Amino acid sequence: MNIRETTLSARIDGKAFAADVRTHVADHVAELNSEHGITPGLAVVLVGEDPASEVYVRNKARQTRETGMTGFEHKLSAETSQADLLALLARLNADPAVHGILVQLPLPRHIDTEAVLAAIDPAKDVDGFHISNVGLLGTGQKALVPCTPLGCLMMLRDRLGSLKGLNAVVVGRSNIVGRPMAQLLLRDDCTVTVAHRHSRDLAEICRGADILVVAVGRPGMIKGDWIKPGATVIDVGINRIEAEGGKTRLVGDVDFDAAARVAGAITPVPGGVGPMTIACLLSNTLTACCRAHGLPEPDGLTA
Ligand SMILES: Nc1nc(=O)c2c([nH]1)NC[C@@H]1CN(c3ccc(C(=O)N[C@@H](CCC(=O)O)C(=O)O)cc3)C=[N+]21
Repeated sequence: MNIRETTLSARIDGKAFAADVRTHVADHVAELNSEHGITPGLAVVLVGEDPASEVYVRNKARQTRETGMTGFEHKLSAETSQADLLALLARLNADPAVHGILVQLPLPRHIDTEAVLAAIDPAKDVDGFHISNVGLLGTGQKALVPCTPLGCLMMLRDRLGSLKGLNAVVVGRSNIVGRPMAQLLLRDDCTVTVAHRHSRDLAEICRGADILVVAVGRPGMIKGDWIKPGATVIDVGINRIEAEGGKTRLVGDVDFDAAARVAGAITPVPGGVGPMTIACLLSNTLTACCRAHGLPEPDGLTA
């Protein structure tokens, strides 16, 4: 097999995977609707006018409608007070048509992010950022799980079947990716190492990984010779860098071309973890809706 073929067979198509998840979600939504007259609803709250955030919010809203759910968009000015934001969250918490609430991060500096996340009803917390969901996940109980690590887990399970006994290395310890990812891998019986900016011998730690998940936000930081032959590599980084002709392009935290020659499987950027994150937001909304109504949850969409 030549290098090109090896590279292609190693590529995990997150875009196609996400489309499958959305189809599965849409089927279940249609069933909920016809059998119980219920339509899952997702409220997305955006504070301020960050252009990149607006693109994500627009994509989320479109995909929400495409899967048959109701999308509620709340765009607030960058000067919105914390009190006004909390008042909106109280209304959304009380609204029976809203099953999922997402407050786009980061928030403007004058707003206390922890207070805002704590104000979301944990049962509607489809980002899984409320400390109640964090605690449930950390103690192996039923929770709403953060979308990005959930998407990574789905792709790993699909690729590897059982993860039991595998050495998993998570690079990055953020609340939104690294930490919950480590919890999920532990729950699937991996031996988990969490590495971060102070870790010594990072290359050597990575070389021991059967599963390597990288979420640090540093373009191309993980080199090809840090990858164990045959390893499964999940690149969570989305970095916009300067390209030729004054343009920009997206790259991950892993040197993709070099790593793909060594890895058994690897997610590209774009087209890997990103699309799965949005698909999992929709599946979490469906999960929250089923739980709210005491109905069975769809298979394969939860951790
Ligand atoms: N409360 C909250 N929850 C989030 O989940 C959340 C957030 N805040 N704030 C911003 C980040 C970012 N995020 C992305 C989701 C999908 C893509 C995605 O689909 N990316 C495409 C490329 C898109 C492009 O071309 O720009 C890809 O990787 O293929 C990217 C980024 C969710 N976030």
